[in-house]
Order: sequence, then C-alpha cells, then structure tokens
Amino acid sequence: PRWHVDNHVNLQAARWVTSTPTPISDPYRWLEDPDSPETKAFVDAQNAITKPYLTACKARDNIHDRLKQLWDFPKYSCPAKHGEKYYFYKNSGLQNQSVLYVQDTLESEPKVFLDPNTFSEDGTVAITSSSFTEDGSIFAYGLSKSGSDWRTIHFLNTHTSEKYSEILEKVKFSSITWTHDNRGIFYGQYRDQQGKTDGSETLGNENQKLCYHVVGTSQSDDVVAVEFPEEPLWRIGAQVSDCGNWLIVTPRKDCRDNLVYFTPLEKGKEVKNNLPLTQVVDKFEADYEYVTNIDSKAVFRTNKNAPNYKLVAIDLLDYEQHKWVDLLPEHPENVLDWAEAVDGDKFVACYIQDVKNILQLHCLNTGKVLRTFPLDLGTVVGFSGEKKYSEIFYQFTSFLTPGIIYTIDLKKEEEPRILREIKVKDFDASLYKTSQIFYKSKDSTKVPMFIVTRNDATLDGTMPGLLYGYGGFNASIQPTFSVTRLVFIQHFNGVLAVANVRGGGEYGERWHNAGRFFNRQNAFDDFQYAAKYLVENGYTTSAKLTIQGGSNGGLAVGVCVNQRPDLFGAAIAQVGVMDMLRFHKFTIGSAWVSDYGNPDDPKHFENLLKYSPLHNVRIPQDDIQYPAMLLLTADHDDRVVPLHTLKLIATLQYTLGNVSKQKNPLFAKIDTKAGHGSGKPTMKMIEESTDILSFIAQSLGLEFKL
Ligand SMILES: O=C(NCC(=O)N1CCC[C@H]1C(=O)O)OCc1ccccc1
Repeated sequence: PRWHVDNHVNLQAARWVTSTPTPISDPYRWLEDPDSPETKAFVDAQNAITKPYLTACKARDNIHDRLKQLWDFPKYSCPAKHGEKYYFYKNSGLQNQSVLYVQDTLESEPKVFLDPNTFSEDGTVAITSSSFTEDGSIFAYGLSKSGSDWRTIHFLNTHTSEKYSEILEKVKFSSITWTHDNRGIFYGQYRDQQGKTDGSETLGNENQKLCYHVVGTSQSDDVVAVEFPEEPLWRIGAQVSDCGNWLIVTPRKDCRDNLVYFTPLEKGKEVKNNLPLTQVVDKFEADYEYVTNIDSKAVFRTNKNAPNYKLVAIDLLDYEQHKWVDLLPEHPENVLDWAEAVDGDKFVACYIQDVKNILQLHCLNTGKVLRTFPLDLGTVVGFSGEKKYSEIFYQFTSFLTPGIIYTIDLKKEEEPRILREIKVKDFDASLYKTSQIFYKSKDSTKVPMFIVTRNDATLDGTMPGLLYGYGGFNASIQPTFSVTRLVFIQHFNGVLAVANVRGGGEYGERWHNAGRFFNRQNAFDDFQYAAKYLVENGYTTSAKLTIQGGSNGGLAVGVCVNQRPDLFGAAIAQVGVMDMLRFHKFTIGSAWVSDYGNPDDPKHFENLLKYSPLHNVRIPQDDIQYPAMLLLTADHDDRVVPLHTLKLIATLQYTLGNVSKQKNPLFAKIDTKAGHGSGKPTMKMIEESTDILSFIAQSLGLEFKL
C-alpha cells in the first residue's frame, strides 16, 4: 500500500517534533507468517522474477562448470582417536556430505564408518555434532535436516555398526557430552516447544532443559538433570570434565558471557534429576569456556579482566574469586582464540595476531611456552588431540592454500610432519597473491583488510571488486580457501577484499565492543571505508564493486546500501537480519541483544531504528540509484528467519521499483530445503555460488575469461 511510504515520510518528519518515539509503519507484517497463502505466493513471485534473470546470465554455464571443476578436490578433517581407532571425515570432492571413515592406523586402509549421503537423496541431511564414549564403543551424533538448527540425536555401536533404536527429538543449541561410564549423554532439549519443529517455524525457543539420556532406553525416560525454569531464555551448555568426575554447567542468556556451575559425577552411579549445583560464577560479565582440569582445579579460557582472553585455574573445592590463578596471562596484543589439553601435562594454545593464527605448546602446570609450531600466514581450521594422547593433528588453510594437515607425536617427534597436503587440480596458487593492508576508517581507526588478486593485477580501477565483511558477535573473519572467490579472481580478473570490521573478535573484546550497541555504526563505517580504500587506491570503481555479507554480515550490507547506495555497483545479502525492531521475536533472535541491544528498551529502539535496513530504505538524492541487489534466504533458516529478507525486498521494490532512475535490479531468491548455511550439501553450495557470480557478472556487465 502506497500509504506506508507517505506516512513513513510524515512519521520521519513528525519524529523530530515529538520526543516520544513515534509508531513505525510495518506494512509487510503479514510476511512474517511463513505458512500463509499470501506469503507463499509472495515467495513464488519473487523466485519467478529472480530465477530467469540468474539463468539468463550468459556466463552462467562457464561459471557453473568452472566452479564444479575446482570444487572437485578431496577435503579431509583432522583424524581423531577413539578407542583404538582413528576416525576422520572425507569428502572425495563433489559428495553432498562428507563421509566418516575409520582406520586401525593412520596408514591402514580406511573403511566407511558412517555415510550421511545415504540419509537422503539430495544430501540435505547432515551430521552436525557428535561425540564418542570415552572407550570409543558408542558414537552419538546429531542430524540436521534442510539446514535447520533442530537436531535429532542417534546412537551407533562402533564394534557392530548397529544403531540403537531410540532417536532423541526436540534437540537444539546442544552439546553432546558422555558420562565416562559410557552409559549416557547430557544434551539440551526444548521439550516444551509446541507446533512444528522442522526449522520452517519462527516461534521463539524457550525453556531449554539439560537432560540425561541412558543409551538403549527411550527418550521419555530421560531425566531433567538441570533446568532454570525462571530463566526461559537461558541455553544450558554442559561438559563432563576430562577426568569424568565433574559436570561443568555453563548457562548463557544471549551471545556473550555465561555463568559457571558444577556438580560431582560418579561413574556407574545413576544420574538423577535436578542435580545439586555449586555456583562458581554468579554474574553475566565474561565468557568462561572449560578447557580441562587437574584434579579439582578447572582451567577456563576467559575474558574476565582480559579483553584478549587468558586461562584461569579455579579450584572447584575452593572457588572464591580471589583464589583464582592465572595459568596463562592475557597477551598484550594477541587474542587467545582457543586452548586444548594434550599429552597429560601440556596444552596447545591458538592465538590470533593481526588476523593470522599462531600455534604454541605450553606446560599445563606452569603455563610456560614450550614451543611454537611453524605456520604460514593463515588459519588453523581444525585441531584434534586429547590429554590422554601424545599425538596431535591440526589443519592449516588460507586464501590460496586449500588445506594442509600436520601431525606430531609430542613424545616422539621433534617437528610436525605433513599428514595430508590437499591439492586442487587445475589451480595454480602461484598466479595469485594475498596482501594485508590497514586502512583508516571514518574515525581514523586502522582496520585490517586482506586483498587477493592475480599477480599481474594492475591498479587502474578496471578490476571488478568483491568486498566481504561480517562485523559482530566476537567472530573473527580469517583467511580461508574459497573456490567461489578464486573463480571471481581468475575468470573476471577480480579483486577479493575481506575487511575485518569492528564488532568481530579480531582484536579481542575491545574490537567486539567497538561494534556493539551504540557503536554499531563503526562496523558500517569500516565497511564503507573499506570500499572507499579500494576505489581510491585503484583496485576497482564503485560501479564495479560488489559488497557481500551473510547473516549479521547481511545486515551490514543492508545498512551500507541504504547509507551509501553510490558506493557499490552490486550487493549480495545472504540470510540477513533486516528488521532490527523485531529480530528478538523469532527463534533464537532474543540471544542477539548482546550485540544489538533490546528493541523493547526505548534507547536501544531509537538506536536500532537509525540503521535498521527495513526502516531506512529511501529514494537517494540526485541521480544516485541503489546497486543491483540480490537477497538470499531459505525456507528452513531458523537461525535468521526468512521474513527479514521478505520484508526488505518488498520495501525495496515498493519504494524504488517504480522510480525511473532505478535501473539496477532488486531481487530476492528463496531456496527450499535449505537453511542458514550449516550442513548445506555441495550441490546446493555450487548452485548458490553460481547464482551469486552470475548475478554479479550480469549486473556489472563482466566478461568470463577462460
Ligand atoms: O544465535 C546464535 N549466534 C548468533 C548468530 O547466529 N547470529 C547473530 C546475528 C545473526 C546470526 C549470524 O550472524 O549468523 O547462536 C545460537 C546458538 C547456536 C549454537 C549453540 C548455542 C547458541
């Protein structure tokens, strides 16, 4: 209805007159019901105009074939020892899901242990979380369908390969952690959830309970080990300690800070409901992540009084805060990303230094550094090792390195050796180069950015640019290998740029806080100034620059396009958070208030309204138009529900669709049997990348060079 635009403008004007916040028009509220005939018709109508545009792209077939060719390389996880065997995931190249293999030794012939490709015709069922018993006799694994956050948990006997009969339902946001008597697991369940739980619903998730399931029994017999009935939004993380004598319970109410409780466990003793909990941390003021324990001394990675994180040892039998001991003090610059106990009395620590990883071995008793493992400039994407084993594995990757798995037996060898070096046929990394620059943002803050081009790139502004960013939730966007990006660089002579904008965790809590709450505009400024840097330094021009982001990054794209439509030629927003006044009402959205603020709080409401993509679509002044836009989402995305994208594309098309100067297309594509991204089958990933690159090529008039 036209009225919303006029009222919108009037409301904007009115707002400056009155002090109280004015009511906001929300004419596409009806799109919030995914099951209504109107919404289904709207989705079909959007796909009906977008798909022909994407398939009409003349470079599409070349793009698709090249993506498929490059994608077809073997991918491996680090091996991990369970019982007397090694297990590892492998994807031969184009399989929809990686297959779990088992072998007696690292050199012996692997056998298929579990192949999730057999769980569905189209590969849309994925193994997402799993855990072996201490003795390796039973494998518990979570399955996700169509990319939903909902899990079913299954059990498999590793000796007989027989499945146990029970399937645990209504599991979400859950760890799987075994008691060391191999009898059962603790897991998180939303047992009160009403209605659909297939990921197409938008209902909020409340009242998670930590349950205990004894293998071989039915879920209805499970006990509620821990619950906080007065805290419906809490999610109850839990971990059985390395020694098996404690259960560490870490409730979280949003996406930062957690409490710490513990309770003793006795092997072989029945787990009863409402376990007696001792509270060690009683305020939400920091992250505490269990690492290991030495008898009653539990080691946590925390940012308490340590924005770059540190390791602290807390004696569970004497846990007053003044008795806590720093095992690994905070590093002045580098961020402690994770730590894992290995080889009895050691731990591996992984740091982020200027967005690259450093891997070190430390003494568990003193915290002292024992050695550094040599690494190229890039990212440690996988690690496996345990306190009870002296052998460790870690996987390295970067923009131009598909993957290298190293291993070292800390009791035997001096230097790590390469266990697997992954090659991509018909890809020559020596033709490309990665650089890291630090550009100045609007407030002169220096922001790191990776830039990847062909070696012979000339900075004359003729290259098309693809600028990616995220900027939130303490997440660090580190170098990884992407076939899609390499096709863009190689066949469109493109420049890839990844801006580590504020809100992420690249420089610890300081960087995260600099992009939170009332500082969120810093993240958007950083993103826009990254674009300006690329243009001013001749990497590309605005007309040839595509801005891309997913989820919280999709929000950033939506904001930057509204604020500076002139800076970009195209914009790709995947599964974006676009309605900042209502995000907290759906599925797990209420957890995001720790970065965004709560829209029910007037001062946050005003702040969110200022940048909410849905509420800031305006006809640009002069001859400026919006970039070509492609919004992507999917019908089973229950992390960021599709309504965000549907309401935004409706508003964009209504506000700009009839404006004569708006020549660039404004599209949304809604996929089916897909979700937020986790567990997406290879065929769907290749299809999505084909759509993205085809859209960019078609919209910016790029030629595919063979
Ligand atoms: O909501 C989040 N994380 C934040 C998140 O996913 N966000 C935050 C904004 C939109 C979206 C994204 O950027 O992917 O995690 C929920 C969760 C998952 C697993 C275990 C416990 C809790």
